[in-house]
Amino acid sequence: FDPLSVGIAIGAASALTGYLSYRDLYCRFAECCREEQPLNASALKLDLKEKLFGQHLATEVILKALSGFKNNKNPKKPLTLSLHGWAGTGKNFASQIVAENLHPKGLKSNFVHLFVSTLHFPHEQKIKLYQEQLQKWIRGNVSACASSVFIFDEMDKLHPGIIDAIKPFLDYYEQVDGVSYCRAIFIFLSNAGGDLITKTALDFWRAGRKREDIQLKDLEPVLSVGVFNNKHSGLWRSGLIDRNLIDYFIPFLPLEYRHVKMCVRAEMRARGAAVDEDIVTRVAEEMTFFPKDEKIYSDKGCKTVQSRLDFH
Ligand SMILES: Nc1ncnc2c1ncn2[C@@H]1O[C@H](COP(=O)(O)OP(=O)(O)OP(=O)(O)O)[C@@H](O)[C@H]1O
Repeated sequence: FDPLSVGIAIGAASALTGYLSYRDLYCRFAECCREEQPLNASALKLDLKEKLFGQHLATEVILKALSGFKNNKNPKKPLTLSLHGWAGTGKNFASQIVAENLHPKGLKSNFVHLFVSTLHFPHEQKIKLYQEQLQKWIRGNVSACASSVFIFDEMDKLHPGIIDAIKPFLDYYEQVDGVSYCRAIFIFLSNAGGDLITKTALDFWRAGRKREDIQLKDLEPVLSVGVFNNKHSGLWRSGLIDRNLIDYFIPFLPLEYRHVKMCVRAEMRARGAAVDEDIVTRVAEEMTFFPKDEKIYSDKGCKTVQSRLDFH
């Protein structure tokens, strides 16, 4: 065979197999938005179970919410998740796992967008401008990729007016100005409600009950009311709650000493080092725990584990 005829044969074959194989080839080199791509629920489950420590409720709800949403061929609204809990309990980390399971490049994907209140919306007097920019940004990105993911961190520091600007996108509309938002995913992260979650966890602990026995029904009602009435939740009277636009409130429990140790081990493995139990114990013991008498929960969760490990 001469090279020319081989070339023609490949060309003809790809023309016959059609557009898909060209697209597949293209998507090997460039990032593609695969709107209809089903979620690999077992991969997500494995990721959450292996990497996210001490969060049985969050794992369960995230899994249920995403599988249900991605299996629905015709969602009537975008998926909205509101993640709540104490600092360093894994809200950003869980969102990152979710993002990676939806778009392999995760937070680096062109289809995943992270907004941090204090960074992107710092000035109260510029709310009108932020509202317009945000609407434009979301509209543009959802037009380019319907399954875009938007993560709003530090919701408790966000001016409520900003979230009002995106309310129409989160509602049950088939289209808004010719764009459908029904396949998009919005994730809100906040410390609001962290005290209520901790109180419930502590009540269980004091009653001698297992942490794993805490159920969503023990937390969800307190949380949605607590967040709604909390001026600093970012969702305060935003209408998202009373119009039922938040699909799931996801509680993150405060982390215990044993979870901090798990974080230290994970971090050591991630650095390619062998796990040294002496160092694990030393790092965990450097963290501070509350309440004052019982000292059960780490006040920074696993947040400072990485930097503390640098000193050992
Ligand atoms: N439950 C957890 N399981 C495993 N690792 C965790 C967990 N919580 C926190 N970590 C580790 O600690 C780091 C910081 O946590 P993360 O940023 O997710 O906390 P957060 O809940 O978003 O805190 P904040 O409310 O202060 O933003 C993560 O990158 C991760 O390495």
